[in-house]
Amino acid sequence: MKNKILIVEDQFIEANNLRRVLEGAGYAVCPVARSFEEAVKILRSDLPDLVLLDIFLKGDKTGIDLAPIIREHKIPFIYLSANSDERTFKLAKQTSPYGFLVKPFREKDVLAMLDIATNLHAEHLSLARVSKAYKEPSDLKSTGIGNFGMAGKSTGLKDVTRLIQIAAGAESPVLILGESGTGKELVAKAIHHHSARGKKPVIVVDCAAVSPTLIESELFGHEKGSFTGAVDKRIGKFEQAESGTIFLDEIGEMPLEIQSKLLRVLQEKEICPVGGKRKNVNVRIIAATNRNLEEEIAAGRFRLDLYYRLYVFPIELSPLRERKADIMPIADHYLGVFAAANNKKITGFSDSVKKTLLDYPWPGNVRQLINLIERSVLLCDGPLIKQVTLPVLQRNPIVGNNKAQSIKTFADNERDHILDTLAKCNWKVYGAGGAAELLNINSSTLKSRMIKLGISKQFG
Ligand SMILES: Nc1ncnc2c1ncn2[C@@H]1O[C@H](COP(=O)(O)OP(=O)(O)OP(=O)(O)O)[C@@H](O)[C@H]1O
Repeated sequence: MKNKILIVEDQFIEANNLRRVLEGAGYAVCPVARSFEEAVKILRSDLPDLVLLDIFLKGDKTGIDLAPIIREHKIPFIYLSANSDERTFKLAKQTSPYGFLVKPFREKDVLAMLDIATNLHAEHLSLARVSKAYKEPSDLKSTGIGNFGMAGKSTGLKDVTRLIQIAAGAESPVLILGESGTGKELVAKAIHHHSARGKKPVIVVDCAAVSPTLIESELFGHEKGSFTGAVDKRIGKFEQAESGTIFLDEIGEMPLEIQSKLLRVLQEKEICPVGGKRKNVNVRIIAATNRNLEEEIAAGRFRLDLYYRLYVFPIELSPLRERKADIMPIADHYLGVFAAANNKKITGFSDSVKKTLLDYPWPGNVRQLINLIERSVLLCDGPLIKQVTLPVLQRNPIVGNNKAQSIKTFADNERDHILDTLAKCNWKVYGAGGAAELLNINSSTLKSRMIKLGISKQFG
């Protein structure tokens, strides 16, 4: 028997349809809960493995109110919703669901989503075990290059090194997100080298650099004569990475057709060379992108199911301008490297250069900083770097990031910040662990800001 599912849905017909689909696919189904209160009762008495949760329920309370209670039971849940407004969707997203099903749903989407959620939950449980066993190594406190080859002392970098350590101890796919030049490949290789696969190959594929017509053969190989130009048999990157790791850089550029083949590798652990037979592979997948994959999904350019398969363990690298505490450690480190390589005795940077480096927004991130340091070392003829030449920025200097650059008002920012914090503390405003404490403001001040900004638990 497959998992036991609880349906929380106040619409009788929809609940019944869902029950029929689930039972037909071999799932056990708990009695349907039509309200928040009924759901709480069933969660106590009849512990399900997964919950399908309608956002709008009969009565005062919503599915979003129920989410923290389901999470307390460590049960994965998927929202069921008709087209919700953006704020409701945002609030729902903050409760960390395993997915969304938008009504009216197709049977195959329901079953695919259940499959994805079950898989994700199993991965999360195994990651949680690794994470529990994780101990912060003493060199994490260093400001030098000790942290997996990463210089810096920002809290963002410290978080990333912790995630690298956890990912290295697990087998799950990893998705690394961040602008170009932030260190995604460095992170991918650090995970591989510190994992149990570390002595096996790590194969890098830049999906943006391979032509769409050749990418299938590049990844999975081909048999001799399988297409015009296939004069020899070719071993693909997956086979080259056998027992090791494949790093799929710029995965957002991968054609849709290849995305479905990649999904099969993730699900079945098998590849099919062009013109050849299926074969099993044992390869860990680490993918990276500087695109906003949610936007790519919305535009129909990226598969939702692949996204969920990869999003098991996301690692987000902030742009360098948002972790200024890393700028000087990185600059100092590479100053040492390039000075030694060029037999120069350069001890540091002048104060005005330090200020320039700290003030610059670094659209090309760490890569741009390294290039600048190299050039400055070559041009320097004294013990201090007193001058650096940075490119003049265009009016909108932030490149390599497809996130919409819309300007928010202060009120919008404040509202979002409060909403994020409330979601983090399950809407607890007062007392220990409440939003007022986290935001370090008086709870009555927070309450009045919430009223002013139209924030209430019923989605403002
Ligand atoms: N914290 C760091 N300390 C030292 N070097 C770093 C750090 N972060 C990144 N680098 C270096 O910066 C350069 C760019 O990093 P990397 O190639 O990993 O970026 P990326 O995000 O994969 O870029 P792209 O998206 O363009 O492929 C590399 O030389 C890498 O070694």
